[in-house]
Amino acid sequence: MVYVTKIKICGLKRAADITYVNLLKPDYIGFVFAPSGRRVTKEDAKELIASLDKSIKKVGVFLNHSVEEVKVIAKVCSLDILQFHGDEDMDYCRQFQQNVWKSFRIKDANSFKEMEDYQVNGYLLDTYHKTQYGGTGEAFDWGLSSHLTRLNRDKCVILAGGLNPENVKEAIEQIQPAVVDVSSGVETHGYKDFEKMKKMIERVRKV
Ligand SMILES: O=C(O)c1ccccc1NCC(=O)[C@H](O)[C@H](O)COP(=O)(O)O
Repeated sequence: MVYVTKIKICGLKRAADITYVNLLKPDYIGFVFAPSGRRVTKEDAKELIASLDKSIKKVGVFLNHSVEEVKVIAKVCSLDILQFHGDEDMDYCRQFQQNVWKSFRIKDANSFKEMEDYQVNGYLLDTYHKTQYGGTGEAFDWGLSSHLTRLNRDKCVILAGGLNPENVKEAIEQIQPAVVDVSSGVETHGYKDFEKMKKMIERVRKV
């Protein structure tokens, strides 16, 4: 089976991370502006982006920010895609020029229903966690994707949550997402790991 799954590596924060992605060329990278150990300021992100390969698309990760705040960060950092991880509703999502990916935290079959209220460019499925809104390093039950197929056949799905080089092939075969999104699974001691990122990208592109 041939898939054309794209890959996003999220949570870049060091100059070394930019050097790595410039060599490995994932399709997307993410900067986290939400509260997190991976959080960067707009000034940090702007500086990192200055040396980023132009072929790589820049995603900003937000969590219940004000519309104005998102607009300022998107402009300063020339973001291509805005990824919303909180309680942002459709009225909020339609206020931006950039493409929007909305995150849905998957817990059970009912978790997919919320997707019907949105018309966005991407539907990001991430793992439900009591206290964390993303970057958990935990996968949800991919068996639940049968509900996704039934309800949302034509949507652009971004699969996130606990992906790593060892499980990504199975995840792609089971869910066939447009994009896979990884953070914890390509880190060692909280920092992006070149070898893990390389392995991840090789696995995704060889499925
Ligand atoms: O990465 C974070 O720390 C984070 C914090 C708050 C909201 C979103 C966050 N990350 C969003 C992402 O796009 C991650 O790549 C995605 O949640 C997957 O993370 P992981 O399970 O660690 O691969």
